[in-house]
Amino acid sequence: MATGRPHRPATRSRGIPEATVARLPLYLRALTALSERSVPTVSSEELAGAAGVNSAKLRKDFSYLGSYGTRGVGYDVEYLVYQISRELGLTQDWPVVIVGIGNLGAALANYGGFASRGFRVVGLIDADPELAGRQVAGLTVLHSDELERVVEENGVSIGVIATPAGAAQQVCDRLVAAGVSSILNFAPSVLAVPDGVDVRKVDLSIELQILAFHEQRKAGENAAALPEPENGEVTPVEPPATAAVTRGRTDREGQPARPDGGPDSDGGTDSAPAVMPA
Ligand SMILES: NC(=O)c1ccc[n+]([C@@H]2O[C@H](COP(=O)([O-])OP(=O)(O)OC[C@H]3O[C@@H](n4cnc5c(N)ncnc54)[C@H](O)[C@@H]3O)[C@@H](O)[C@H]2O)c1
Repeated sequence: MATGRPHRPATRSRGIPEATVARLPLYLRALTALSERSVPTVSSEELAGAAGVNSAKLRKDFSYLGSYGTRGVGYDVEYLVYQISRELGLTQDWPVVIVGIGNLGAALANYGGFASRGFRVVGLIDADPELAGRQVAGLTVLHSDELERVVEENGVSIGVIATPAGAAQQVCDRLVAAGVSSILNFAPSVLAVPDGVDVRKVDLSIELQILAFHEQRKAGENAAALPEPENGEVTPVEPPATAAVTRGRTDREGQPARPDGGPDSDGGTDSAPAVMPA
């Protein structure tokens, strides 16, 4: 994302907590919307509301960036966009390859939100020879044999895996051997990677399980609020169908659903990014 300010290296050495890092994209999304409306400043309360985060937590998060806002004025929107972008490493372009161009991989390739955030898809790779040569999102799908070449020629450090679970580890190993050091894994499998390689996992079924948890709780609260029948009998409340998630997991790797909703290690319940550490 070009912000027109000089690039300084990200300052991970300041030790920003992972939970804060996980919220930075939420702030950035809200700030970008304000910036697009040419809003010059924003209060912590307004921004917290727009990002779906509690405002005390937001102020603490921004203190890690060295950003304290101005009393009575708030935060400078453009400068915060720049600061967060810099912290997230978005002031530079990141070439990305997507491996597995089926339903999901093709949808990801077609998602315009990557490019606008500095993630340029430079390669679409699939093992199916029938797919090789097809155009998806303006790119030609390449056969898996080309994976190493594409990674090396484009200096790719981020790989997205959208293959079936059974192929994910092998794809991951090849990406890593070719030089990729960050993997976004959509396949329902746990990936083993060497030190220095980061893996993030996206699992929408876990997000649904968290929603099911809240639905179940809401149903329980509503039932508790019902007036008792006059004869004093209490009508048993059937759990909603979604309660089945507590008995059987659809997530093959057995990651439990987290009612806290995400990678927030400080106990927050706000915004649950659909992405988690592997
Ligand atoms: N995380 C989520 O929320 C989420 C949501 C939907 C799907 N998924 C997962 O994403 C993956 C893809 O789902 P889909 O619906 O797109 O499946 P799909 O069958 O439509 O596509 C998979 C593609 O991977 C290719 N492929 C298989 N082995 C490969 C290999 N070794 N190298 C390169 N390409 C290979 C296949 O040829 C196919 O084109 C599955 O693992 C699915 O479970 C995850």
